[in-house]
Amino acid sequence: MLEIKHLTISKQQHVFLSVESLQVAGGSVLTLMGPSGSGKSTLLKWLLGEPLPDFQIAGELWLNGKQRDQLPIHARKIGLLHQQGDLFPHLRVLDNLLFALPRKDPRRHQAALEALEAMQLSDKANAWPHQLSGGEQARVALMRALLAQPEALLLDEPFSSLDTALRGTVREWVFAQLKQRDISVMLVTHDKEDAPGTIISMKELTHA
Ligand SMILES: Nc1ncnc2c1ncn2[C@@H]1O[C@H](COP(=O)(O)OP(=O)(O)OP(=O)(O)O)[C@@H](O)[C@H]1O
Repeated sequence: MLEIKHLTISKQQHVFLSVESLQVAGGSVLTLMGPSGSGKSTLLKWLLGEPLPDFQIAGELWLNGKQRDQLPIHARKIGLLHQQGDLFPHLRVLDNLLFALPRKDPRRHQAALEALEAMQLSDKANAWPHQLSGGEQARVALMRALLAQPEALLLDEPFSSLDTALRGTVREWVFAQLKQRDISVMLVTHDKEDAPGTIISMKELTHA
């Protein structure tokens, strides 16, 4: 369960975004929708733990019973997935996956190969990202995010670069993977069709 409590984000002493209480259960998806500039990225950055020096922030972030808002980015166990451009272009597919796994883990190579097998992409281990189709890139990017074993995942327009035919298939696959692992998901999208569960309009949270 991901929980935001008593969050206010202010800009120049003016409250810009506030969330009294918001919960996302493990395995479910909460979708944020709103126009450009309504604060979606700002909220995702705060959840991730990225610095927001131009804002004043108060509030708590809890994940699976532990408070995380004071933890540094790498200790929060929150992953981010955006458009397919996510993969490192200068690393082959297998190396992209290895990047998510701790160097000390003696099973990391095996784990990356198993992930490729689960995605039916074993034959692409040595391919460069640009040699994959959009759907294949999206699957590798998700798998890389999952190998880092996040407890929550933020999806920022993750399907927007896929064509309509592929989009539905990849979307179903992604949400099934996340549900299976009990991960709390926050999704930002401009397309209602992408949203599998509850939708929150940024209008309810912002006071611009
Ligand atoms: N570093 C910053 N310093 C000051 N203001 C900022 C900063 N970053 C964003 N803002 C402002 O905060 C508001 C929210 O921006 P944000 O990027 O969160 O919107 P968004 O909903 O993600 O928009 P988009 O859909 O275009 O990505 C905007 O008014 C923006 O101009």
